[in-house]
Amino acid sequence: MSAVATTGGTAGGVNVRGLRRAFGERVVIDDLDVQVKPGEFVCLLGASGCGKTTLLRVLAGIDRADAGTVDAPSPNAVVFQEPRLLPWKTVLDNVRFGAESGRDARRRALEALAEVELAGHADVWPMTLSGGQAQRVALARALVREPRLLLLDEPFAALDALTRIRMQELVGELVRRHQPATVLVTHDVEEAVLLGDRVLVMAQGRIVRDVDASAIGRDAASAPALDRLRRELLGDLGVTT
Ligand SMILES: Nc1ncnc2c1ncn2[C@@H]1O[C@H](COP(=O)(O)OP(=O)(O)OP(=O)(O)O)[C@@H](O)[C@H]1O
Repeated sequence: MSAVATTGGTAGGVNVRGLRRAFGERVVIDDLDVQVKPGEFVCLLGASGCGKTTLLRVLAGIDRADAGTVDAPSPNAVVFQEPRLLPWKTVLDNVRFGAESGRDARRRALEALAEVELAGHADVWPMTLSGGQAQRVALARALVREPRLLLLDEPFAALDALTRIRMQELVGELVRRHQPATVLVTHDVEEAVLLGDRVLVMAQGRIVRDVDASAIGRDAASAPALDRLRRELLGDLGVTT
């Protein structure tokens, strides 16, 4: 078994080598390698239960590696499928909760709220928000940390179709502006192809496909190339079209 090393605070991107994570007899991640460059947006696809969330948790430092090396920049921020807001705190205080305390905390929280187009909602209670608004607050709470690594675990899965499209655009824009290394876990091939500079497929505890999608445009002329990629990825996931 190789030495386990989890380091934070590196200037670079994510560098994972030989990662192993098991729960009892069940080996979920087995000799997995993955790299994500600073500013790169990587989407991670894989069948349910293949270990995507486990990988994200290890990258976030919430879960440990049993073997291998995990080099991940800090600070990191995680956005989950549910917004996980504290109901007894206002929207602004929920966002501030993500930040280091300090004189600038309030100003930075207000800026983050403005970035997710919720500047007018600073003083309201989370229970008065729609699902999409609540998820934007969760995004603001992540942004206020100025993460060098942004980890998104199916953040749009619970949203209606229209809200989902708007959120995808917003996240794409925010990542382009702030340039964290970003890993988005999704079940949605369409979403992965739309947002990812790279699309990874995870199976049998490893990354079994690593596709560079950055050269493919998202305009009408690129539709055939995008469709080919979509079909290939669906094939990897065992879906025939
Ligand atoms: N803390 C834990 N204790 C025991 N087993 C766990 C634990 N966390 C995850 N597992 C198991 O590890 C496997 C991978 O889980 P994980 O949540 O990483 O998969 P996933 O690919 O994110 O799935 P989904 O797409 O359904 O969210 C599952 O079999 C799960 O039951």
